[in-house]
Amino acid sequence: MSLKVQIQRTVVSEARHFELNIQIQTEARHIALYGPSGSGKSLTVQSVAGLLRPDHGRIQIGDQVYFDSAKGINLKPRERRVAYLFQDYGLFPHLTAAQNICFGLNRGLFNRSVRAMPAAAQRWVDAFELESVLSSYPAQLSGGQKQRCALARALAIEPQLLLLDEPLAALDQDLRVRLRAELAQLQSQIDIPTILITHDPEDARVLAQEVYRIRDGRVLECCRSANLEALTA
Ligand SMILES: Nc1ncnc2c1ncn2[C@@H]1O[C@H](COP(=O)(O)OP(=O)(O)OP(=O)(O)O)[C@@H](O)[C@H]1O
Repeated sequence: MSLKVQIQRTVVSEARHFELNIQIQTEARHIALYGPSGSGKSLTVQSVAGLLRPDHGRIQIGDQVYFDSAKGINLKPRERRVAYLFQDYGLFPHLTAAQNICFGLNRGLFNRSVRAMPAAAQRWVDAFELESVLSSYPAQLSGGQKQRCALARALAIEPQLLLLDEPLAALDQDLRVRLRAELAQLQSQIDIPTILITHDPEDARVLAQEVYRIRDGRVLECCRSANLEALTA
């Protein structure tokens, strides 16, 4: 992916004044934003997704400009075709797996008489072997099935970029190791560029090629994920 992010944003609350000033320029397919809580990782990906408007700067993916303050360009989130996978996967508990997966498509599966799943969703149902759980509700799914469902829903909109916001943080250690390996496997299957947010060096090592260490709203360092140990030492 060719990704250029050059953004500044000041966020002010009663207690704090936080300056985000992020510069990222990369050709790597999978990158990680790695840093402690409150360092500005989420504000960065929210800006890429179009959920937060930077005060100044430019965001470009490939040849598509998402945001350019100088030229007055600010694409809406939907126009950016960015999929966002959250920590808790954000599946709707009252919808079946099938309905969750189709949620972002114009033609959902809410009408029970509509049997056929749209091809853009079916592709991921097949790839992630979800056929047998389509009529189950999230509470009836395993951790891995929930992750695959959420990923299928994110990918059904045919995004050009996938944002993974601490996708493994809520899990206990055993499940985390298993789902990290599963996510790495899925990542190799889907061939879509990803930006991963994490505070876990192992996530960054396994799921990214290039790691941006973020601290106090800035990129402190960037390295190949294989060299992350040197960077964290
Ligand atoms: N809407 C907001 N209003 C005011 N301050 C905010 C707002 N959103 C975030 N902040 C502040 O900006 C800073 C960066 O937040 P951000 O959510 O990007 O951190 P993070 O690196 O993603 O942290 P975590 O790993 O805990 O999710 C924090 O100090 C936070 O308190």
